[in-house]
Formats: sequence, C-alpha cells, structure tokens
Amino acid sequence: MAARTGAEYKAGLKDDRVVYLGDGKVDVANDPRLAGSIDGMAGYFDWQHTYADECLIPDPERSGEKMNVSLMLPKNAEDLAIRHRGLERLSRYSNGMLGRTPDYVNVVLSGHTARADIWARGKPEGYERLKKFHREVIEGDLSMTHTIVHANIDKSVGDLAGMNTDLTLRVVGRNENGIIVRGGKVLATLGPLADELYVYSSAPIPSGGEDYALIFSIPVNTKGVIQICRDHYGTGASVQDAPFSSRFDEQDAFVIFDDVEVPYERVFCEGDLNVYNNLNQGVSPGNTLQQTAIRAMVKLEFAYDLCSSILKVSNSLARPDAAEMLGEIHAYLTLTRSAIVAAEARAHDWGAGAFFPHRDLSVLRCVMPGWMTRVNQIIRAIGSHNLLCTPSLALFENPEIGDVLRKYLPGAAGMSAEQRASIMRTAWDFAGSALGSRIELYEMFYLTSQGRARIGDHMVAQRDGEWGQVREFLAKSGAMPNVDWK
Ligand SMILES: Cc1cc2nc3c(=O)[nH]c(=O)nc-3n(C[C@H](O)[C@H](O)[C@H](O)COP(=O)(O)OP(=O)(O)OC[C@H]3O[C@@H](n4cnc5c(N)ncnc54)[C@H](O)[C@@H]3O)c2cc1C
Repeated sequence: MAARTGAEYKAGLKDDRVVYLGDGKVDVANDPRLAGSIDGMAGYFDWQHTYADECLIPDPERSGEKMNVSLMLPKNAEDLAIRHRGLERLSRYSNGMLGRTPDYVNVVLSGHTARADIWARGKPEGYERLKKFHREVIEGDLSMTHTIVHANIDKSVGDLAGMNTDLTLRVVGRNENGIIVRGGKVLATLGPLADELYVYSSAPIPSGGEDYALIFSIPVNTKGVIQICRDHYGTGASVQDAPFSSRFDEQDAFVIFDDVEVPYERVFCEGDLNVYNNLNQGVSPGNTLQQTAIRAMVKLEFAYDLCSSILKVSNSLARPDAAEMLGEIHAYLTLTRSAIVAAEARAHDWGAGAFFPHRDLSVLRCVMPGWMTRVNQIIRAIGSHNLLCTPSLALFENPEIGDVLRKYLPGAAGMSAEQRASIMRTAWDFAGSALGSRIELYEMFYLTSQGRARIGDHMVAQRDGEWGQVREFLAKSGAMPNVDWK
C-alpha cells in the first residue's frame, strides 16, 4: 500500500480494539462521539495527498511508490530541508492543534532506525526486527502513537519501587511466540484512533531493572491491550462553530497491558540497558524535536494572527497594552523559528550517518510549555467577554433573530457580526473550550514537564563543563587570589 487516503485510514479502524469511554466499551469506528475526530484524522491523511509535493517522497525501496516524508532516514542537510518542508505542511493541517499526527512518532521511529550504532550495543536481532517494522510502517502508512511514561503513582520512591513496582510495565512470562508483558503506561494520545502503540524508553532504568527495559510495538487491537479514555472533548458541533473541537480531539487514553503477548518479531529491546538507556537521548533532542518545534512554530504563527484578528474586532490593534502582548507572542514565534534554523544549520552526523539537527533545539522543552500557557492567557485577556458573545453561525440564518444579531453584535471598523462571531468562536475553541484546555495541558507535559526538562539541561551543562567563567574572571582580574573551589 502507498501513502494512505483518509478513507483507507478509516477502514483500518474497524477491528476489535478494546477502548473504554464514558461508562462503557466503545466500537471506535462507529461510535458517534468519536466520528468528528476520526474524520479530522482522516482529513490529515487526505492532506498528505493534497500537498503531495511536500508531504510525500519517493520510497527508496519500492520504485514508483510514495511514502510520508516523516519516515525518511535523514542523511544530509538536503534531507533535513525536505523533511522540514513536509513537517511544516503537515502541521498546517490543524495549525499545530493536533499534537500527535502520525508524523510525530514516524520521526521518532525513523530516528531510532537511523541510530544503528546504538542498537549495535545490544542483541543484533533487535535491530533487524526494528528495521523490518520501520518498513512495515512505510508500506502500510500506519498511524502510530507512543506510550512511554511509566504509570508510577508514588513519587516519593522510584519508578521500580514500592507500589510502583506492580504498576510499571514489565515482562512476566514468555512462550514460543513472544514475551508476556503486564503493567500500565501514561498516556497514549491518539491511542484509540491509532493503528500501533510504540513503547520505548523515557527515563533510564538502573541495573537490576532489566525486566522493565522494553522497546516494542504492537497493533492497538492486540489481545490484552485496554485503553481507558478521558472524556471526549469533540463536541459534535459544526466546523464553523467549533473549528477545532469538531475535528481535532486526538483522544488520550491510559493504557493497560493485561498480560499481552508481544510477538518476538516485534520485540526490539528486552533487557539491554545499554540500548534502552541511550536510545532516546541519542535521538530525541535533535531529531524528534525537529518535528515538535516545527509544529510549535506553526501554532505560534497561528496564535499571533488569531490575536491580531481578536483585536481587529474591537479596533484595538494599536492599543499599547494589547500591542505589547502581541509583541510577546511574536517574540516566542521568532525565537522558535530561529532555534529551528540554528539547529538545522548546525546539524551533524549523530552516529551511523544519522543526520539530525543540533541538540540545542531541545532547549525549547524548557520554555515552550510556559509560552503556550501564556498565549492562552493572552487570548483570554484580549478577548474578554467577546469570547462569549458568540452566537452559533447557524443562528444568523434564523429569520427571527438574524438581523437583530447583525445589528447588536457587529465588529468594529466595518467587520460583520458573522466575522466577529467566527473569530471569537475560533479563539474560544483554541484557548477556552474543554479541548483548548486539554491542549494546553498537552503542551505542558507531552515532552515531560518543564521542570524536569530544566533540571535535565542543567545537569547536562554541568557535566559538559559549561562553567568556570567566574573563576577565570576573578583569577585574571586579580580580584581573588585563590579561586580553586569545586
Ligand atoms: C494531554 C497529555 C498527553 C500526553 N500524551 C502522552 C503520550 O501520548 N505518550 C506518553 O508516553 N506520555 C504522554 N503524556 C504523559 C506525559 O509524558 C507525562 O504526563 C509527563 O511526563 C509528566 O509526567 P509527571 O506527572 O510524572 O510529571 P512530573 O515531571 O513529575 O511533573 C509534575 C509537576 O512536578 C514538577 N516537578 C517535577 N519534578 C520536579 C522536581 N524535581 N522539582 C520540582 N518540581 C518538579 C513539574 O514541573 C510539574 O509541575 C501526556 C500527558 C498529557 C498531559
């Protein structure tokens, strides 16, 4: 199969996956609550054909076939530029409001596949299976998500201690077909609407925890995989009334592996701590962050324009306090764009010919959650009551009230009431609706918390010797004779 269409994606959801939503089990492909989101994701698959010149590239192993650009193994600057263009176009489908479009985990998997040198530290069959799986994803154009964070609850002890021991995903048995795994994972964004769950490393696992060091992928309908959804925030409203909630709730779920058999051909790492603990750090900061940073940039561009539009409703674009807030968003946008450009310009071979942007790009994890939260705060501040003076667009068609709405709810400077309502409904759906609030939470945590990211970067800076300037200054200036502190 070549790159799939939306209809082909939808057909792939018709299986016996076990997904709970609300008070019971749901038939994902046919549940009306999920219909808008499924259409939204199908639209993404169609989008890759609409913009085929940017989103699709020739499959190097199948003459005449095309594959999604996010599945390439980048080998040089030209490859990265092609991937950038494709990822940016894919992000524009939802203007960054869909965080887990399949290109995200495609980029992760391709990055993992590109680092043959890290896999060489473990058993050779693991890497052979991974390469085969990567090909399977290319040829099936599968929709993948990842679920990588341990389901720990008690933060006073480690992931593998106390009550967390029983919650964390681990090997509990094996047979001639594969290993049996048990435990939970937080979360799987898109899980109920995906084809595959890719499980790999997040935090390192210490020696002795080999049973927990697992990298594998399985279809979401594998026996024993149970997904527990949060409430669905897709509203069933029209696209005009809810441009995001009508289509872009990418449904998160908590995943339970209830004694799931993972076939050996899908077990890429089992107990090889040297692979498990080094893989993500050897890929994520430069490679994965290219996808996430481009999505963030597209979203900030949209947010800046959305805020400009909000201010045009009340003819306030030049009001100093509002202009300052828009300048703030523009600064976030420019810094993000500049970080991507700089990291791509400093791209290099990370090992085994894997050509990724510079790892400094990952610094965005330390600031972006705060920026995205602030953007939503600004939208609420400049939108104020206007965010709620928003009749349904269909109400304008009602002869009883339509003209009254046009009289009492217009925008300033000649903007129509329909235009005002449309802008404000978009803004509310972006920053204030249930989905908008969930997306803000996603931005805060999907790449781990901002706090953990900052601590991690600080530790790496200390390890890499990014210090000594004070001692050098004091010594060279003669300000302090003895500067020999640790
Ligand atoms: C909407 C959403 C979608 C998600 N989707 C996925 C997914 O698809 N796949 C997946 O694998 N995971 C997913 N996640 C899970 C995500 O990876 C975790 O929620 C994330 O790692 C944060 O986990 P945590 O609660 O352990 O946070 P923590 O890192 O423990 O942070 C919790 C709070 O404590 C603070 N904190 C943490 N450590 C310290 C410290 N040492 N000192 C001071 N403060 C600290 C943080 O700043 C934060 O405020 C998703 C999460 C959300 C919210």
